[in-house]
Amino acid sequence: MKNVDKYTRGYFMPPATSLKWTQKEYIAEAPIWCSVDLRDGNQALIVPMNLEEKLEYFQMLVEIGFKEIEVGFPAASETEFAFLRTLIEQNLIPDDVTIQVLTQSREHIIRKTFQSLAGAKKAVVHLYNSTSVAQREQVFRKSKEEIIEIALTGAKLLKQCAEETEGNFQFEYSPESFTGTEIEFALEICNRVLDVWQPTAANPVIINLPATVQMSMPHVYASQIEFMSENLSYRDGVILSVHPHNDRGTGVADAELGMLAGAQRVEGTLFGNGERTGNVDVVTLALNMYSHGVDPKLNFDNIPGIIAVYERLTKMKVGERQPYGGELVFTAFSGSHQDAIAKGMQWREERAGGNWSVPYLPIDPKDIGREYEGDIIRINSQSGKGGIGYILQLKYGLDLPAKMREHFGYFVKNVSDQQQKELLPEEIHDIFMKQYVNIKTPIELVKSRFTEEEEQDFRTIVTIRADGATKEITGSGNGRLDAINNALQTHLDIEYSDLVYKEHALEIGSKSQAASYIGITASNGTVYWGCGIDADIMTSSVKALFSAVNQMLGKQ
Ligand SMILES: CC(=O)SCCNC(=O)CCNC(=O)[C@H](O)C(C)(C)COP(=O)(O)OP(=O)(O)OC[C@H]1O[C@@H](n2cnc3c(N)ncnc32)[C@H](O)[C@@H]1OP(=O)(O)O
Ligand SMILES: CC(C)C(=O)C(=O)O
Ligand SMILES: [Mg+2]
Repeated sequence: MKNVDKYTRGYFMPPATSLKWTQKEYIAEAPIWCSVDLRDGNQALIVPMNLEEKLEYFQMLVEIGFKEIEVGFPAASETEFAFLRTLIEQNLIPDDVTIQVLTQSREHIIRKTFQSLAGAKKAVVHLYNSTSVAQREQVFRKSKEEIIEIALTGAKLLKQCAEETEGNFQFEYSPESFTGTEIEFALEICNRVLDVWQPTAANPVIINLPATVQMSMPHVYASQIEFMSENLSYRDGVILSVHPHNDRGTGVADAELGMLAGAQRVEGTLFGNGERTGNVDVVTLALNMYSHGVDPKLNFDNIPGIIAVYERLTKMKVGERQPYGGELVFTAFSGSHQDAIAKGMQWREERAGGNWSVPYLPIDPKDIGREYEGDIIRINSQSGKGGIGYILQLKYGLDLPAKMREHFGYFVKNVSDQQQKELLPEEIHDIFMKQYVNIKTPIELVKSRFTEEEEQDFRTIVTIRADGATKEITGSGNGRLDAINNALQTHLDIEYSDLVYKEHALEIGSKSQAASYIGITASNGTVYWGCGIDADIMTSSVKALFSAVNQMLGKQ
């Protein structure tokens, strides 16, 4: 890239950290979650949500289980203000949910924010100002001390307004653009704000350290969080919060490592909506935890339902590859993945559960409202017998012999390859029915009768139709199928051997029917397969044999 010299690393590594977070393996406990969908998410939409849409979204967040929800920036617009007033006046905030509002450190904005909160039982008031080198120099053109002054003026005014307003208010401070701020300066400004608020363990405040713009790899952010966690004053009175964005695509890593490094709270949005590349995706964070056996304390057991509401209200799309939520994230098209999934599911069924360990599926899709059928295995030219057989079995109850699965698998993938398209389960079933089941040409089974002359000495009279003429053929053998085999081979003057046979009751769809599968090997080694489906199990076997023989006759 020709302009690489234009860039340099703009973040600040802490002078010394204990790096204790590197010794921690996983997140053992859910953090305090704060949804910022209705503020950071909303401010990034092409058309921000209207009042009704915000109310419906709020309701969804409550149902998911968020106990802290940043509902907006009430001084930003009439809609934002009206939304807050509606929540308060219509008593729509459950007692166990705390709303949060954002304000710049400017007097008229802070005062308007408190006006919007009149009558609220409790709320978090979130104050921010920018602290990075770039913002100080280019946007504010102020010295460090002057930037601290902005924060302190706001912090004092929050305290004063809270005293003047009825209600229970908690404070939050964000050194916005934290990731581009010298770490010692970030610490200093936070500690100066804390000196104003004088938090205690009983009355804690939130210090939120945003990756407003991601500037480093996640281990650097984690080291910054750890440095702040270890050096903040009033640490017992501070709830340390992270607020990662996703510019470098590592929002989730920032939040996870940030938690290992001491963060107790995470601000993020559903599916990562938010400024530019978005905020950290809370769905991914929560379900990552879930996949480790840790209860995330958020309920995502109906992801499709949540996506439908999210897409309708935000007009955003959840991408097909979005972790957990995306349409294709539990889907295998490729043969070896399908084979492993089908076998893993079978293994699980045989053992009646246990810890989830099905290959290629980090969690059970059913746990979040996804279906096995149509969701985990889809068929195209990359697919194999395992997946194709799995679909026939799962959706239609057809449990083919292994070798027949292979034969059918190649047949189906060729169809997909030639047509250059995915094949739906109905199309696969159609192909199977047309190709193998109850085949009647060139010879049609009209009926078959058996007598058992002696033990293991069966006679059969089979009525067949060929070329429009009906006739009877006879044969004998040590079983019914053997008798018919002999009748067919003698009458048609064909030879085959190595009969593969399998049968089972059909438990899906046409119940009280049986399916039989037969494979016959011609003298040149070619194997022909047939399937018979009938209410009578013997008739299903005879039909399977006729289907296989017809395949053979058709290919001669
Ligand atoms: C990283 C984040 O997501 S931060 C949140 C960002 N969200 C939003 O901005 C959405 C809502 N905002 C708005 O609707 C508007 O910006 C308002 C109503 C808050 C303010 O509007 P306005 O006063 O018209 O304009 P604007 O936001 O551009 O104000 C810029 C001024 O505020 C100052 N300013 C910006 N942020 C802050 C802050 N946090 N604290 C103190 N001053 C600030 C700027 O330096 C600038 O000062 P200047 O007038 O001396 O040049
Ligand atoms: C207001 C702050 C917390 C913010 O949204 C950010 O820095 O990204
Ligand atoms: Mg943000």
